[in-house]
Amino acid sequence: MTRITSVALRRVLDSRGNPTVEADVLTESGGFGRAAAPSGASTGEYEAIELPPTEAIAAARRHAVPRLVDEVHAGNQREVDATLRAADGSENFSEIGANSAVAISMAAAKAGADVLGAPLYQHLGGAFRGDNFPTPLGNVIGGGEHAKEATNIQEFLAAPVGAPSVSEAVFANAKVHARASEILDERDVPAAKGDEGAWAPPVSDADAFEIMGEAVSDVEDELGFEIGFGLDIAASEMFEDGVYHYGDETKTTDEQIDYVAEMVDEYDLVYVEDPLDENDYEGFAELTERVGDRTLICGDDLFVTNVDRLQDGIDVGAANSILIKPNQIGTLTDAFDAVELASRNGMDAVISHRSGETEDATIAHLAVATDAPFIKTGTVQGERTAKLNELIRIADDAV
Ligand SMILES: O=C(O)[C@@H](CO)OP(=O)(O)O
Ligand SMILES: [Mg+2]
Repeated sequence: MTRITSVALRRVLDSRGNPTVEADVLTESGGFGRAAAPSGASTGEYEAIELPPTEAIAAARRHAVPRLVDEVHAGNQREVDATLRAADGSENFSEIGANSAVAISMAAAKAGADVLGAPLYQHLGGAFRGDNFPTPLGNVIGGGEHAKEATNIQEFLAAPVGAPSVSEAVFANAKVHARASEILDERDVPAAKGDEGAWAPPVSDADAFEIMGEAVSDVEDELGFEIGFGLDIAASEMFEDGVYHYGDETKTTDEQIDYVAEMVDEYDLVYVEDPLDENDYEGFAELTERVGDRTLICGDDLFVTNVDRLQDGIDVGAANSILIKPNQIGTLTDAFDAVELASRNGMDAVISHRSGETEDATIAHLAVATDAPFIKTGTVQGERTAKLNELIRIADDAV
């Protein structure tokens, strides 16, 4: 029933206006799935390879499509993804591109769900999923690689940990985003938006901490449930010549660890992603040892959704949380395996968007399917709200 009868690939626009790969998968009984690859700006050194879309599409048509059509069942996700890996033949999808691979992997999953008449999260996660929802981490203020002339820290993220429902959590983050804009106005700070729709004001990181703290506590008072905040420091982007660069100032690794630990306590941070360079397992372990009992230390560029790198991290206690980005590794199977290895080891998975996105909402289903405690997918802006609104629909049994 779910035998694949065609795979079509095309270039479409992403939210930065760059081309990306979209895949359509059809099955013999008429099942249909469509998905598009996202794209990062602050990419990790160990991510699977994103090829220029035209090349990725040509290579996937030559190597992967003939092995999938008439041969593989869209309902069997492991078989689809193993076929993509075999067709590629490299460790990191450098032949067909992780962008072609992830688009086909996600489109096949949707086609499989379509044939079964089940929501995607249920096809991927099983009958007992759909009652738990992730807390959305919403990017409110940011800079780094996502906006020029703004904060050094890439993302200041609202975290409505006390929200009674996913819908209330989503609206809380939008309120924090709006409140941050008012506070910037009161301070006469003009603010454009960065790639993910966060405010990108020309303020210091210290000011951004203050503004975030105020915005979050105002909205917390208004709504009556706990809202914290967290960071994606994206520290690999700051690390050069053995030190972390904050504009004209630098911090050694020890100073960086002290600084992050101080911020965790001063602002009760609930989440800190990539506080140190992507090669510094030891620094991650030291910080996790110091503050891991009261906050999440999350590896994004550190782990790149890769089970081998995650296992290395588990062996040394490098983090207590992992960011999951399907395009960082190339298939849904790999992403699932990373979530499972993490949760077997008591780590929290955070399913994540990329800074370059499309309307594709697969990650909302992935978060529910894997029972992930968090999802990071922006606060406002169409390509972000596509995922947030899908979460609301899943909770409302409307998918
Ligand atoms: O660093 C990150 O976590 C992401 C998403 O917020 O950014 P990018 O997609 O640019 O890697
Ligand atoms: Mg990150």
